[in-house]
Amino acid sequence: MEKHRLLITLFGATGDLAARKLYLAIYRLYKNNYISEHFALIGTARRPWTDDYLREVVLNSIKDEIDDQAHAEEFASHFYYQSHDVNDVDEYHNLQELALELEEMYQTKGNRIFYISLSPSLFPIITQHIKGSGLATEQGYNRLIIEKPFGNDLNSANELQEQLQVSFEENEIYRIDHYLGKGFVKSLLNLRFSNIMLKSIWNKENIDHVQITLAEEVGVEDRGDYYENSGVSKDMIQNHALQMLSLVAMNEPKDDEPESIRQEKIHILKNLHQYDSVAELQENVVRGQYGASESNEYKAYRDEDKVDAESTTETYFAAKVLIDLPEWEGTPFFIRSGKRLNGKYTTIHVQFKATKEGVPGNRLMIEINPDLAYRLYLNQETIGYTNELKQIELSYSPDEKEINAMPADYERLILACIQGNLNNFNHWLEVAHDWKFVDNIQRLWKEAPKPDFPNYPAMSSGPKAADDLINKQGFDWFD
Ligand SMILES: NC(=O)C1=CN([C@@H]2O[C@H](COP(=O)(O)OP(=O)(O)OC[C@H]3O[C@@H](n4cnc5c(N)ncnc54)[C@H](OP(=O)(O)O)[C@@H]3O)[C@@H](O)[C@H]2O)C=CC1
Ligand SMILES: O=C1O[C@H](COP(=O)(O)O)[C@@H](O)[C@H](O)[C@H]1O
Repeated sequence: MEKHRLLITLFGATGDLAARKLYLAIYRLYKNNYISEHFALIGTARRPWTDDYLREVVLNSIKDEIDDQAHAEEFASHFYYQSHDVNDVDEYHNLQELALELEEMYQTKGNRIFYISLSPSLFPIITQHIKGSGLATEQGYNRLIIEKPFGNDLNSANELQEQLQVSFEENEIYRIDHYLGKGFVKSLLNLRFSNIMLKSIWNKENIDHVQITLAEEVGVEDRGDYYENSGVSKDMIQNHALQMLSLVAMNEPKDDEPESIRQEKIHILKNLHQYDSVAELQENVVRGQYGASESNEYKAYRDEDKVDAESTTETYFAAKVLIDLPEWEGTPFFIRSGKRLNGKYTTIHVQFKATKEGVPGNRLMIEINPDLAYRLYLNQETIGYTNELKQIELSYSPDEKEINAMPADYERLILACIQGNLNNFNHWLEVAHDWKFVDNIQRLWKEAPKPDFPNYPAMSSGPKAADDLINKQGFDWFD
């Protein structure tokens, strides 16, 4: 197995994401020998931490997965901390000094990954100084990982992109969408294109409609201030849901190169049908906001911390999406996502057409989260003295051993970046088209009458209007 040589500089090392996900992901890569003696990480943020304190935090983050304490401590010894306000130009020179020292010590060959895990408003200042201060390497590679959200609308995303591209080439920028690191999202293309049975019928002639659901039980937790300016349409639809839709709808790429895959995804996202009036929007899009649960155990969104008592931010979104391309003419893609729903599940259902009246069409269900499974629903003659049909299910779920061996989303994506594989990261144009779709909805919502919120109780299946949206097309939500 190739052991990679690299130095990671993590901006936002004292933050929530680092503690909850990033240290663990990097530890797993260390445990699995992708990185070892030729690896070091500089953690940076304003807090006056020390190397030892950061190492303690790292050990605490990985504690549930340690099976060899000495090995875990050896891992933590590769972590260094430098207090640094990203607005302070001089500090970047100190970072560069430490980077050179560590490069020498760990023989990392000048390969540098800059992971920016802090507020997006600080992305441009950091990238500008990385290049301006000489922190970018001239020997190995420079790769930039940036977290979502990439802007708050198309304008701000454009501005951010312009600032980033002054310092980094498009093929050096790894825009994270952690859903693209989830096992059964990542494997969607292989499922579709390595099975002739699926590949040959995956088209408008045979697919009746598609349902993509990203349901969450959690509320906004302590992120009320962020969520008020985001809502589910920007938090989950603009990125995760549209990315999944593009993977379901895209044509087969000519090869496995990131450029080819991205080109096909862009082709779909660019052609998402844009609702052109409030009436069309209301016909096809439902927004919702949770009220208190029926038992009053869970509070209403408007009573959450840092949320306006009159807030009109949507915590639920469902839409019928069409793709204005001949290859998908007339095939609806239903997408929905919401907080404080009655379960946590991420699923894709592909409903095939019926072969004749009275016989249900076949259906493929892909369970992505929390369980992983493929379920294929077929028609089979009931055994006995009859030729009546019943629906049967053929299913596959990875076993416990496979699940345990499966990399977690961040682990998979950080490894892909280390390997220089851009396949599961978003190209700028994907992000731009995602925003165009969401911006148009936001614009029309502003013209529409004020929503009558709250319109679904916490821990329920969502607003009734979302059922009506799909029922009037002659379908039901499957989950
Ligand atoms: N947390 C999560 O689950 C998810 C987070 N994200 C994204 O990841 C990124 C980080 O999120 P999260 O970890 O939750 O955020 P936090 O608010 O927990 O952390 C922010 C980090 O930024 C540092 N920071 C803030 N200002 C400065 C500054 N001027 N100079 C140097 N460091 C600074 C803070 O450290 P200090 O105060 O010590 O300076 C802290 O380490 C965001 O883009 C977020 O949208 C994406 C998906 C999920
Ligand atoms: O990006 C985000 O995703 C999480 C849901 O991620 P999952 O992996 O737990 O499904 C969501 O809670 C959060 O609001 C959003 O920012």
